[in-house]
Amino acid sequence: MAFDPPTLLTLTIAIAAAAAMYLLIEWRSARDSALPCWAAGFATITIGSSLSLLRAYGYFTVGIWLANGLLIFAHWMFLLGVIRFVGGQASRSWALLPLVWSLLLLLPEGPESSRLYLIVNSLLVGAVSLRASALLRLEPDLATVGTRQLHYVLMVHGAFYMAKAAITLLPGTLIDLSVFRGVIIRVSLVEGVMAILLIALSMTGTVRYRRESLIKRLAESDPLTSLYNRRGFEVRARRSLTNASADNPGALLLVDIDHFKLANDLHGHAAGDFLLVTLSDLARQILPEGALKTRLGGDEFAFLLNDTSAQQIQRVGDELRERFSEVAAKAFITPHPVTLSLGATLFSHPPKDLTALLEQSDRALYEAKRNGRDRLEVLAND
Ligand SMILES: Nc1nc2c(ncn2[C@@H]2O[C@H](COP(=O)(O)OP(=O)(O)OP(=O)(O)O)[C@@H](O)[C@H]2O)c(=O)[nH]1
Repeated sequence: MAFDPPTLLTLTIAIAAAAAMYLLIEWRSARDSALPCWAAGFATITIGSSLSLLRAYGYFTVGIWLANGLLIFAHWMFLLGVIRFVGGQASRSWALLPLVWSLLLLLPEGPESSRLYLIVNSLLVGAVSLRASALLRLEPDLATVGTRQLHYVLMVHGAFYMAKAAITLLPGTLIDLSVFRGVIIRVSLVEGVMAILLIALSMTGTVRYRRESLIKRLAESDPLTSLYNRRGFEVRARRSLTNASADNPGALLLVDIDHFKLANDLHGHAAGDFLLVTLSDLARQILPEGALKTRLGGDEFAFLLNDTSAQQIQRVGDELRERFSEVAAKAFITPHPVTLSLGATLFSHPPKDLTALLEQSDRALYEAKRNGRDRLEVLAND
């Protein structure tokens, strides 16, 4: 089966239209602001490729100038989508693209104009694609399989267009845009079909991976305090428990707000929420880096520390208690002071299991409550 230019263009039109529809449908559920830009890019390719077919009927301005201009615009929409995806700002210099392209209208018709059209078109598409690819070279903790795939696909696509510009510059290269003559134009049409397929697949993959990691993050975090919830705690705690040793002791600190119900009942639910957020903010400020911070539920929190000591636990616990009761006393008047009770377990080898460790810290916490609240009790797990 011969892949003549009209067949390849028709394939491009069909795939680009399907990609635009697919990305728009994805947008209805993912609501990622990159998706409408990418869908608009593919819709533009559909229109541009349809107009390209008109050059066979002698409509050169529409079939060549406008169609190739739309190809540049489509890639710019892809770039804009990438900018939105990574949360950046579009540079104003890209506004020069239509101006540069409009200047080509001054060229007389003929093979040399075809060459210049192709060179300018290739350089602009290549530059825009390479810029989008560069923006997707993300830090390892932000990159996903999807972003890496899109980064490489756009890089190869951009490099192809840059190479196309260089080859077109060589003397003797046959190019006639008016009838799609010349190896470069034909190879470019084949590359176009493959590129839009790969770009569309990587774009949907990129958004899907991000949505999945967002869902996972939401499932493992507490919406009020943004700390981990019990589920997130269980997943992460198991990993850090296995690292405990005599040289790297760990500690589990359970924290419960005293007379929390009083603050809630006397000053409303918002007052209770304020206390919960205050405690989580203090935990972020006071606990050492790398500590696992969790709201287990209600007014109970769990903090898991690595490479710690009895002295550090005492210091952290005292600072949490003092600063929390200071804020609570300033914020609300209650018949009994709203303070913190803390129960900690120190362990110098991996505990039997997480449940046993939680139960032990819970016993320490109970002791703190029984001994009058607003205090820390520590148990050693040896
Ligand atoms: N504001 C607010 N209240 C909550 C939330 N989740 C649970 N609670 C309330 O937390 C209270 C639990 O309080 P307890 O720990 O049983 O009572 P307490 O007064 O702290 O008792 P002690 O710990 O013995 O001092 C209940 O009134 C729940 O309604 C929440 O997300 N926001």
